Amino acid sequence: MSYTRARLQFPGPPVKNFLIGNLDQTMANDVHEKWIQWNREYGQIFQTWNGLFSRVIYIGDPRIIAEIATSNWPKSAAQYDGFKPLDGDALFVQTNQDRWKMQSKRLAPAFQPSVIQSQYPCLAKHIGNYVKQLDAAARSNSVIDLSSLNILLSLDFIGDIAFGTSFNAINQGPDCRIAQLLEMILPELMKCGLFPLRGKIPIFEKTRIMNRAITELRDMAKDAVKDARRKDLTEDGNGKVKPDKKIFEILALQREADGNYTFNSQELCDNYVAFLVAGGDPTAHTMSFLVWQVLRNPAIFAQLRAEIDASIPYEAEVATLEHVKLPYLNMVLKETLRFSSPGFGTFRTCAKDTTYTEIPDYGKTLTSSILSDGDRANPSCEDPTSPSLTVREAALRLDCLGQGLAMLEMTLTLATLFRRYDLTLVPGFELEYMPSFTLKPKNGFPIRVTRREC
Ligand code: HEM
Repeated sequence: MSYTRARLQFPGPPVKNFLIGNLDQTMANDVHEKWIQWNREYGQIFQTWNGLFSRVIYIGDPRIIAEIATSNWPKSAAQYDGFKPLDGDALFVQTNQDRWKMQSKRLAPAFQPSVIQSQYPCLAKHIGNYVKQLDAAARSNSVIDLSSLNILLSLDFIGDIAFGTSFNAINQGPDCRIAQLLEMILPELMKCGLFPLRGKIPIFEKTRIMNRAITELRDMAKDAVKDARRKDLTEDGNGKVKPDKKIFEILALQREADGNYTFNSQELCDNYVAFLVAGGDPTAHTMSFLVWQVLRNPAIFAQLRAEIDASIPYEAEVATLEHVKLPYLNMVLKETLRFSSPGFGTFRTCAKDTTYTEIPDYGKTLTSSILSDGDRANPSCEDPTSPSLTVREAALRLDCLGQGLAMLEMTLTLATLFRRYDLTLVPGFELEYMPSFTLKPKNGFPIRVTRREC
């Protein structure tokens, strides 16, 4: 009876049969394209079934998303439990509201703007290495996979600040162990998030490979915690940590008023791993998506180039913090996040009955009245006086603790990339999007780079 009522509550794709619901479609690799297609077909709210008793209701309207995010609907245990083998009890997967609030408050000091800016020297070092790879590709006129390079850069940077470990990812390339581990973990982890029973009863070989990779990764995080605590660099031992420390140290050395460490080793390990997974890939993929979009939009590219060229001297190998006050690049980044965000959603529980009387049909009204074309990237829409800004900001506001850190890495890297090189797409290449925990380029991003003349 209640199943029949729930079936009729929202539209959605037909189920294959009552037992498997829509799992044949939601577990497939092209699920991201299906989500978009269902949004177009069924509107801003639709549902799919994980068998007979469990359903997922999808919400695409930015205004409702913003309301859910700002009123902190609890994270859905059914889904986040699927991520717990990797992230333990970290903020990212925290479904207990009180613990989420407490952790959020305690982690916040390590992500303040001043702390983020103080990570610059570490980031600049890794971007310098990134530039060396691109210079070598330019000299030999060879094609380089920008998607892989962006992933390796993000791993080096996040590894450094979240683990205090040099992954040496850019130098090792495909042999980088951490990149291999994430490849084994992330696609399978997403499936376990969408269908947690898959993780709980690991009958598939892929799930068992994931579990072994998780153990290896978590062991590395445990070592990072031990190292940070062993060194205990706090000068006076009273919990006052100098702002130029890396994020992992700030957290490891943070103390409460009674002198005890704020986080126990387990919590640190959980959060370090979560930073790596939540922070590395999405930052890398956003950069790749941006370059792909921009190179296919000459007018946007020209405006972006003009802004960057006016701000960064040709001789600068890596852009500095002073160089990257770049409002247009910022808009293009936000538009990329709206158009093709690697962090494509959040799972929340609707704990009490909630009514939305007016659900706009995004596909038909919002796109035409507010955005010029919701299906086409267009940063110029982000005119600060435009009403669209609030809607777009709303869509982006999904409670990301690392947003400032990601913006720092993306802005500096992209500004450096566009200032230093001409980039040419490989003829016939089309970037395809694939959901793999985050939305990523399915087939890499081969590109040719040439050192600019001035
Ligand atoms: C462009 C890059 C990034 C994107 C698109 C992104 C996207 C997101 C999204 C959509 C969420 C909400 C996920 C959910 O509720 O399930 C989230 C949460 C989170 N992100 Fe990011 N993220 C990015 C970069 C980073 C970085 C660099 C870090 C950290 C080092 C980070 C750390 C986190 C954490 C800890 C959470 C959980 C926050 C909470 O529950 O309060 N993210 N991110």
